[in-house]
Amino acid sequence: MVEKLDQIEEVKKLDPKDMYSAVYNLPEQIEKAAEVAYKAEIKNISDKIDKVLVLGMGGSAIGGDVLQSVLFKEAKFPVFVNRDYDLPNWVDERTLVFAVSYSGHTVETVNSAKLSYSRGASVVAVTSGGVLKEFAKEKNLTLVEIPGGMAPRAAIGYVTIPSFAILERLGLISPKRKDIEETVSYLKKKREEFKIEVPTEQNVAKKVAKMMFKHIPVIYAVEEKWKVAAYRWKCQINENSKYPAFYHFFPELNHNEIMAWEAVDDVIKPLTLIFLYTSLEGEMKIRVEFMQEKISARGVPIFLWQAEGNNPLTQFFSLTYLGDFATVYLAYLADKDPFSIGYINELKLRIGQALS
Ligand SMILES: O=P(O)(O)OC[C@H]1O[C@H](O)[C@H](O)[C@@H](O)[C@@H]1O
Repeated sequence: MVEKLDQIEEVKKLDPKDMYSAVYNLPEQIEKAAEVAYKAEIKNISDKIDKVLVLGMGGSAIGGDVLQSVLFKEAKFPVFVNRDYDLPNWVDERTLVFAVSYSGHTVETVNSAKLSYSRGASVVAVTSGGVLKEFAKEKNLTLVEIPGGMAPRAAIGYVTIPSFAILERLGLISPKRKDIEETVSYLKKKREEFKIEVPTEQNVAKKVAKMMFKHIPVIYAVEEKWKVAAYRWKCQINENSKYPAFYHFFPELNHNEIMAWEAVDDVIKPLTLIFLYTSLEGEMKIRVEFMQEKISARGVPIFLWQAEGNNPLTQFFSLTYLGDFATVYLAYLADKDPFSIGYINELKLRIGQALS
């Protein structure tokens, strides 16, 4: 029997806006993001920065989480992410703020960017246009203008890479060009394994999609630092595949969520579990093996995915690129368009109408 995902022409009809190509072309997107960000004119940034705040929502905010995780072992300053209309009280003239909105129209981000500016913070806008671009121009702010026309979640390279490049150019972090190049070559290699032309038998992305199909995926990151990768998987499953999904991270989940796996069979049965890890050593190895033993005894399908790469940026993308492909394939299996976001648009419309 021919696998549904191997009937390429048929399943791609479910993807008229071509989310698949956006995923496939991520390496080129990262190259372009770096080109734009290393060239952007730096303006009006204080030389007394002592903390960094990333403003954004959804797919754009995840870029902030990536910055925080990747700089975990490096930055001498705190990196925070804010997903709100409002700002924490500590934002001041020593704060470097990245206002990231792919479209430039997201109200929460635009509002908190304006508030940051009024507090005297140094604001860098990362956007393809919209109100945020206008604001940056009006106030003569540093603007990293990224190409538009994609779904923000597919623009993960555009919304992630600029903050690294700007921090490097300000002398606040070490050079990142080599890490970016390593990431690009990793992704170029992996897409040849995950692409739609590779049949299910040899294609781990299609196999993971099949494992998630008609199940509820739970994604565990084996380190708090990598919860961003588990969250990215969850959001991609939600938005691309129109599926529920949940995530958590070690070691915290061993202090609470572990108990949920003692639930009755009817509750456990629909679940499927994915572990994302960089290495398994010492106490963490015991924790993960314990969970695997208990959960597989309940009949839950389990999949483990290990990061590759010699730097944290490549590690992040190596943990999530598989998920980007697998969630598009899950959409095809579920007969959903991976691009469409019906309820999100309906809600935005309702809020707009209520406020007009
Ligand atoms: O990046 P922005 O244009 O600000 O959009 C932020 C978010 O808006 C919407 O809700 C989209 O569905 C999300 O995928 C997106 O990430």
